[in-house]
Amino acid sequence: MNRKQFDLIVIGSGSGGLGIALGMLEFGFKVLLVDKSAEKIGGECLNTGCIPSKSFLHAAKIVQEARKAREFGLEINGKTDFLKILEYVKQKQEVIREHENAGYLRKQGLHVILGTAKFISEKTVEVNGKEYSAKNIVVATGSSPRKINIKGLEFTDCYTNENIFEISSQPENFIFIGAGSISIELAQAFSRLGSKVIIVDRGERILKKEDPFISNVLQQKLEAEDIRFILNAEIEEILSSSVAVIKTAEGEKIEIPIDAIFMGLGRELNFDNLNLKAAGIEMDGNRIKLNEKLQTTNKNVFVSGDAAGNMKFSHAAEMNNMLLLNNFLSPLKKKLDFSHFSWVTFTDPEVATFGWNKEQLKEKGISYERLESDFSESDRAVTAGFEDAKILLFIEKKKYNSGAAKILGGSILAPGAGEIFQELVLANSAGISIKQLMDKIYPYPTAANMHKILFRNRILKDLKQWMKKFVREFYKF
Ligand SMILES: Cc1cc2nc3c(=O)[nH]c(=O)nc-3n(C[C@H](O)[C@H](O)[C@H](O)COP(=O)(O)OP(=O)(O)OC[C@H]3O[C@@H](n4cnc5c(N)ncnc54)[C@H](O)[C@@H]3O)c2cc1C
Ligand SMILES: NC(=O)c1ccc[n+]([C@@H]2O[C@H](COP(=O)([O-])OP(=O)(O)OC[C@H]3O[C@@H](n4cnc5c(N)ncnc54)[C@H](O)[C@@H]3O)[C@@H](O)[C@H]2O)c1
Repeated sequence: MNRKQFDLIVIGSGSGGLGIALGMLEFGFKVLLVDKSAEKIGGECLNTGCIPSKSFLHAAKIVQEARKAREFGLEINGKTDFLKILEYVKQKQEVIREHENAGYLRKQGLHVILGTAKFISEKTVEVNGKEYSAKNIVVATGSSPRKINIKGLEFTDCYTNENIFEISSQPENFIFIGAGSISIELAQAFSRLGSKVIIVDRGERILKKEDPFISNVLQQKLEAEDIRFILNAEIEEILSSSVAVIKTAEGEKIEIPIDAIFMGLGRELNFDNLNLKAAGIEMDGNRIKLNEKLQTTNKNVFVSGDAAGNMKFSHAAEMNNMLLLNNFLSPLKKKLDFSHFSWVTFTDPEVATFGWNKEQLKEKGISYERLESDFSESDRAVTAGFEDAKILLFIEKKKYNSGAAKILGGSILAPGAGEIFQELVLANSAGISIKQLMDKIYPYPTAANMHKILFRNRILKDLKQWMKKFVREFYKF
């Protein structure tokens, strides 16, 4: 058979695949990108993930902000047109699709084939009955929503992120199963647009990756917006088109109204039909066995994006791709390191988290101090009405010179937290001390100086009476 040869084959055109394919193309390599169909180009982020969800959330936030304007006497009547919001979502996807489609990518110089890829040997894949080989192959096949069987599911409309943006009308009573980032973001948006939302999770708190302090404050904020939580519970049965039964860990059964259900229950990695065995790629449970260079047990096959089974974010895929590109092209090989990783949950207020959390610090035996505050000392927060926002930071514990302490990790829960915390992410990864941040003058009044206020308060605590006395004497002298 006529087998085509490439420098690199990338399976999957989402955040994990596109980045490495285009990166290698920049250096003039012959790259083949494979995805199942034209509609799949851009992967989850463009088609069923970040882009539609963030557009949807944006629309819901505008509606909520408009409601707040009532405080200033603005009269708001009537309901939002749900279909117009879905249209907005589609428009935003189209903007990105202009540079994420097969035709455009081919014009850039990528070889794009639409079809399902499967390995037939160590360096060869088959797509649509044809064979393609390469020096290296990257598997970037992503993940899919985990679904569960529920008795009586046929009585109701069931959604995941894969079909939620195709919904034709807004459910009145909308049950979200799972209180991770997918559900929490979308549940708040649906609630703001008028659905009565109930979130059910078998865990004891929402957003489990966050510090309990942060998840509890966010939960209270969402409850204040009339979202109901049933935690330590699972859905037992859907009795009819209007009633579902939730069973708590204590065995209590609660009947709740239902018009539709959404499952945000975590992810399953997509390796079906890839025939990984044919390439000598070994599994570790449901994951591909990988070393710290994202290399499989076949030294010419690498994994990027969700399929790597680590952090499942578009920017984690970017991080994977930077590592792969470096290791393909440089003799100085790098290893994967999530020590300074960060993410943002785009609720309103947003939750932005970076670095190490309490458990990781304890595990590593690093002595730390926990600093925590609201934003009441930030004039920006006062003027814009978010004094109740929160900042939580872990800094190195220093016996004598607390100014030299480095920032180890933390979270901000505030409007725009994803923008506000960027400086902390840099300080964390570049090893900048709190003294260096305190030396910076922040334009007034910006909320990004909240950590400076927190550090100042902390350093003032070290100032003993004798030190103050000494300074007073010095001043007089
Ligand atoms: C609702 C939602 C909101 C999100 N919001 C954010 C956010 O705000 N920020 C963030 O960083 N992350 C967010 N994420 C996560 C982010 O979308 C994913 O981490 C990211 O898209 C994963 O990219 P990927 O390339 O690994 O996988 P995917 O984007 O899923 O791409 C995999 C591609 O591989 C193709 N494929 C699979 N098998 C084969 C095969 N055998 N042959 C050919 N092609 C194949 C698929 O068709 C698919 O196009 C969100 C996710 C969801 C669900
Ligand atoms: N803003 C962002 O960056 C963003 C947004 C959305 C998604 N994501 C990515 O997508 C990933 C997946 O998100 P997710 O929300 O699906 O998963 P998740 O793992 O974060 O949350 C799943 C939740 O479902 C609960 N659960 C599981 N089975 C259950 C059951 N049978 N009954 C009740 N509850 C059950 C779990 O306790 C957990 O709280 C995230 O970890 C994140 O990496 C990122």
